[in-house]
Amino acid sequence: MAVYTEVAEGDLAAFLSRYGVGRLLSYKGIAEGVENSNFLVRTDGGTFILTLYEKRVDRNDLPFFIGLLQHLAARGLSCPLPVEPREGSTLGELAGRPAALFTFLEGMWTRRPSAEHCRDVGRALADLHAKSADFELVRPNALSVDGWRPLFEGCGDDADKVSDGLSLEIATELAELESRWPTDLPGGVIHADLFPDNVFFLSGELSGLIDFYFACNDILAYDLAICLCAWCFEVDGAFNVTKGRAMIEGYDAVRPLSDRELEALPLLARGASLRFLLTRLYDWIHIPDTSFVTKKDPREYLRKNRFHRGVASVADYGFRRQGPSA
Ligand SMILES: Nc1ncnc2c1ncn2[C@@H]1O[C@H](COP(=O)(O)OP(=O)(O)OP(=O)(O)O)[C@@H](O)[C@H]1O
Ligand SMILES: N[C@@H](CCO)C(=O)O
Repeated sequence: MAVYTEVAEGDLAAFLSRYGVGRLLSYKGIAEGVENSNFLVRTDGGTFILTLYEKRVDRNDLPFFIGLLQHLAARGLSCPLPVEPREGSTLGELAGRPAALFTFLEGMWTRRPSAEHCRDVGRALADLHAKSADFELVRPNALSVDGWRPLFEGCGDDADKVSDGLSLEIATELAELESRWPTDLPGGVIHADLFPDNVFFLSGELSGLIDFYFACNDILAYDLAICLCAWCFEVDGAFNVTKGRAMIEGYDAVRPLSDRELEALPLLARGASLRFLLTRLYDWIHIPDTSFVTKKDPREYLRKNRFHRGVASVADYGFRRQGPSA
């Protein structure tokens, strides 16, 4: 479980006294997530999420993350809103870690996404892109094309221990993506990790987005490519074109995709699948088996990458533009 840091009741009560949220009633660590320590906190003023930022998160990035959530929430996007203390900075310190308190979002993530869930996610992603267009802070994506080779090199010779021939397969794909990666597509703030566990649904409706700790500036359509990888494959590894179509249509209905973005989508999806293959591979090799963090299988993203390599156009994702294109 991901509670790296224990918090003493007295320290939490003192921390909460900076906010107008009433008396501490109870708190418990949340098992899900791997990056930070999260606690569910109940006070007589309501229910909140307390996040303690652990070492994988760069402290210099925290103003970007907190500012982005404030910016999006102010524009009506359903995401955790940092609670403002009565005085001082939104970002406090607790148990020796930077810490912030957030509003609690109702809902649950879905383990069995349907095409309608995918359509809703496409719409919500485009809404996020539209609403963050005037956000002023900038955070380059350290896990975009320039970041993949250092990750790969960090895996050394161990890739082939995970799967025979993996090292050569990644090297070939990486070289091709580095030479063909687009530089002229519309950019902006992307979520960069909008997987099913970061989207909540309540009574069948999308109720909120969480976990903005990979958010950064990058190609907008790359975020859609990440979602196609994360939402539209079945457990047997097959791509579901009904889900793919629904997701792209959902996105396009809110923020129309240009022909260039649509043409680039298969290449962007190759990059997205390689990104998650590499981060999972890196963790697979470097995180000890004795750690309480559950490591995710890199081979799932190798299979997804192979699928995207065989895609000729967005029609293979089920999408056909109806009427005039953007
Ligand atoms: N604002 C919120 N409202 C309700 N639940 C939340 C909220 N924020 C976080 N959670 C809960 O805490 C869990 C972990 O949060 P989150 O995914 O942000 O952690 P993380 O350590 O950054 O995770 P990851 O490994 O996915 O990057 C979520 O799965 C969810 O159950
Ligand atoms: N969504 C990532 C984990 C980081 O949140 C993955 O599935 O590899």
